[in-house]
Amino acid sequence: MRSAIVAIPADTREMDGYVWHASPSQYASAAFKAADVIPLIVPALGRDLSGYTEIDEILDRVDGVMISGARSNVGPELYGQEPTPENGPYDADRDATSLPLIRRTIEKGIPLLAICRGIQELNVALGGTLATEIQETPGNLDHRRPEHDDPDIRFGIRQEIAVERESCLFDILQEETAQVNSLHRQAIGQIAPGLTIEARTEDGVIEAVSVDGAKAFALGVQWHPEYWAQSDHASYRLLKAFGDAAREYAWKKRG
Ligand SMILES: N[C@@H](CCC(=O)NCCCC(=O)O)C(=O)O
Repeated sequence: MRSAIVAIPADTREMDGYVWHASPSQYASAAFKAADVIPLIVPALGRDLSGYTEIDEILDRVDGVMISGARSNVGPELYGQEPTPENGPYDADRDATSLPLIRRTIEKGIPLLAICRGIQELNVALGGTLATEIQETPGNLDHRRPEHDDPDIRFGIRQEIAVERESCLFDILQEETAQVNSLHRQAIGQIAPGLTIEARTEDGVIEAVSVDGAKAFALGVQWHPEYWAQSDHASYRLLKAFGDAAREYAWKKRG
């Protein structure tokens, strides 16, 4: 029996004339099959929730939080910049849910794994900024997703990251380099106070961060370990470490 429950905040999507609270299956699937926890999708009702009261009621029922990737960008007004049509699409309902949820998850010492848009949300939630269209910066790699119908190609592993020797990520992977996938056009710009850089690609783009002094597992990664969690060793180790932290939290919570 799986002993831990992990919250995954949903995106909002318009489909078939309805607004849906939805999350790509790969996150729930990796949580269930690799982290070995029960995933629970949290609707993006942030703008209707009454601040931390209802966020706490959600967090009291879970043992971990996984922040997923998404094609939408974090609203630039949340880090002091202007929204533009070129910078979108945005998902204000997801931002209004996931940013307070991230802050409260860290305060309460609940394990946190933030993936792709998730690491960007983590940085903005703690006061950092995002750089956009990073492929246009001279000398940068193209971090955007390969345009292909086959998701195995879009999520193909194609970049190397250098992992800091003294880091949570190194403790998990036991390697100074790892091969990862890449599907983003933004990245951490100014790093938030309270985050430490744990890995970068060769062009200097921040690929992993940890939360300083975190009471539990609290990592953000710019790539997608969930996609290959059942076949790629490094991806599996990361999901497994997150699952272990959620189980430990669950055991302590239940005494
Ligand atoms: N706004 C971010 C989004 C990064 C992210 O989460 N990408 C996953 C999307 C997967 C896909 O494209 O299918 C950015 O672009 O930097």
